[in-house]
Amino acid sequence: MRLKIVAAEQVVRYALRAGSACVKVLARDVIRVDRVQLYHCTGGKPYHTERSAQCAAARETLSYEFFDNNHNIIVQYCASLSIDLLTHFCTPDFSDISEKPDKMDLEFRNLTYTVHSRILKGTSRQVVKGVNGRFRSGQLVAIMGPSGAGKSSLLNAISGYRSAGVTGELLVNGETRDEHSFQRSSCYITQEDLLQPLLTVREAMDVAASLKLPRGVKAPSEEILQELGLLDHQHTRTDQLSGGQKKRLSIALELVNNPPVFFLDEPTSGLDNVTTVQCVKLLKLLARQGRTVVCTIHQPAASLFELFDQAYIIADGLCIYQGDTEAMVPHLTSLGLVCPRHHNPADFIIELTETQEYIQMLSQEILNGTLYKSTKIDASSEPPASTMQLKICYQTDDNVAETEIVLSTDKCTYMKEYTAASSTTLASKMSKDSSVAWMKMQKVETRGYPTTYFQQFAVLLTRMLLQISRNRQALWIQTIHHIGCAILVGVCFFNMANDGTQMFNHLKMCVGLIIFFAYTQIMVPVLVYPQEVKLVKKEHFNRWYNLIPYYGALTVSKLPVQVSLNIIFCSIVYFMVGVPYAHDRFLTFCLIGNVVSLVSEGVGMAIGSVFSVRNGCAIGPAAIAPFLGLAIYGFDFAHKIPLMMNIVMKTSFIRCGVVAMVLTIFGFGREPLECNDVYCHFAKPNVLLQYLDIERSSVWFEIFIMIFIMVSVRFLCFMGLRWRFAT
Ligand SMILES: Nc1ncnc2c1ncn2[C@@H]1O[C@H](COP(=O)(O)OP(=O)(O)OP(=O)(O)O)[C@@H](O)[C@H]1O
Repeated sequence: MRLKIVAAEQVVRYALRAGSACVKVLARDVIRVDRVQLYHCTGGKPYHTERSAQCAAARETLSYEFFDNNHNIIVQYCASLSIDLLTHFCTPDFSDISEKPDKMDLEFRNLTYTVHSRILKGTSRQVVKGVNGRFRSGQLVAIMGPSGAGKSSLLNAISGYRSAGVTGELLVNGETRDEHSFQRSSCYITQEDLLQPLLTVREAMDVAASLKLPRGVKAPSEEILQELGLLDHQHTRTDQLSGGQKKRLSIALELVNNPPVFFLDEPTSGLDNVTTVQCVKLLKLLARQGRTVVCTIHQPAASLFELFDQAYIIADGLCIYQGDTEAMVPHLTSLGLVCPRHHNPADFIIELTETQEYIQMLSQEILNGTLYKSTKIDASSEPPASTMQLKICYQTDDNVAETEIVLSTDKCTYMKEYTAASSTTLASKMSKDSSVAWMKMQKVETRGYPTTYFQQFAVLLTRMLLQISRNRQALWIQTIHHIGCAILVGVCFFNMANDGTQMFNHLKMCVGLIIFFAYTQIMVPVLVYPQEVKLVKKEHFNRWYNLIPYYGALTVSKLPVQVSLNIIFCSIVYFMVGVPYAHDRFLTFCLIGNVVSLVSEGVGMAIGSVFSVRNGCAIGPAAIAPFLGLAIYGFDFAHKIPLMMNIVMKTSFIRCGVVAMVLTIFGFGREPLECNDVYCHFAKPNVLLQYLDIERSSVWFEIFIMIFIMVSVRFLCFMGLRWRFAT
């Protein structure tokens, strides 16, 4: 029974930290509650007349209201308490965990972040300068400062989102943190709402749950959506949500595996005032449920500023204030910097940062974040005299237990707004087994992923195929593009493939076909992939999946559409230009088209994975140009091309494609071409091959080289992604 007492204490401690003295007791194993008494801490005089539990019918949720001596209700609402704690409390086999409250207090010491100039080589700048600080669980922390002060840089450094250029000590619960397990326990929500397009809210939640939770653990997706006000929109597509809804969905997706630490970069940017307040209240609720919630925010309104528990102000890379939000004005006043009445304290301190001397002075006063200015009662410290004592006496199957809990009522009314708004909890709605498993999730200290690589591959592949199939517009455009271009090529070279007088047209056609495959496939990833990389970076950082299964799924998912369209294109061209039909020739013709298309897509993805759309647009065509130059070089003096140049030309997959295409059309035991002239020098296919000096080449060798190039560029793309995600 000791477990239940511990849990009850936790529940009340939680309520206390939430600023509320109300207690909701979930006590499934309790048969009846005998007494609930509230005492003044000093003197032990009963504060409230004894109140027996009205809900003696034990297995219900019990809730209490506390009255003062005049029978005025001093606590009207029962709080929506920590999901974690309630789950512990109503789950006896969770004893090992309930003894150790789940909290992640973050600390950083002498943290610096240095950026290196890309233009002036060798020059670097410290944007975060040896700052210190601590963020406690259950607290909503605002990192504030003027524009360019280093807020995002600091958040990125603390969260681990950026590691290059970061030095200093990062601790969790007083111990140096292991980055892998920390990433498993934390999540980072970017300023930009990066959501998978073409999925509904519910589908996005299901995908997140399949990736982030191990088999057998059911995510409380419906409850999370309800809690975040998204249940009514669960069948709406993510790209059709409003800004505030997108933000809430970003949070909901990360809540799926219940991480104890949330980092958010400017979660209120782009939101109107009402939505901003809703968003911050939601974050506060998350913090009240025992999480550490840290976000950067631009100058908030006074009413919004008050909602934060802790302010961490940074200016010019230095910490100029760290502490409770309401302790900030008294602290500044004590330094002779009096905030005018009715002036927004958040504006006031930002205005102070316009003067360099103030920055230096304030930073020295707070020892660059080493000190913490506080006004609140610490729930874990000795209770001051003004606090009260609560006694709950209850009976279980085999025992009578009593627990005494110290609590403070000083913030009761302040929190009503939040607690009343969410009187239901996720845990209370979940089945016992799944809630136990779900809660255990975050306790598992693991460096790995909750799912196997194969599961990740399967889930990601399903998601990608679903998205491709829903992107009807893109499918139509690609289909029309392939069929249209095929007909155009077919009309230009109609029935020429069997004409012995058209040698140059044969060559032009082969070059044209290969260029079609190359350009079509290279530009799409260059334009589309950079945006996807940002989204993948966020999901990968939040440890949804490993890069290997993602990359595998990405490669495989594109094949069905790409291969089908290439085959349609090849079929139309093949028959319109009049190449004599033979099974092996036709299949090889289609194979070459597909291989060139896959190599080009790999080149496009390698560019898109590293460069922005703007740079990629310049680099994409520029990257193809040398391959193209090498492809058409020397057709009319093939025998005179030096050996070295021939070797260099082999690096051009376009050249390999053209050679393979010529060998396919004019090889495979091709009969002599028709000749409607007096003399057709190239009527015999072998003469053309000899003229081009490729009669000894093999189609399969050319295809092998192209496959080698394809594997190389795809490996480069993979390394590019790894590099992007590691910096
Ligand atoms: N990768 C980088 N390369 C060069 N300079 C950088 C880099 N990242 C940040 N900086 C510089 O560091 C400073 C702080 O940037 P940061 O984005 O952290 O500021 P911020 O306080 O979040 O600003 P804002 O509120 O305007 O978003 C800025 O001057 C910025 O130009």
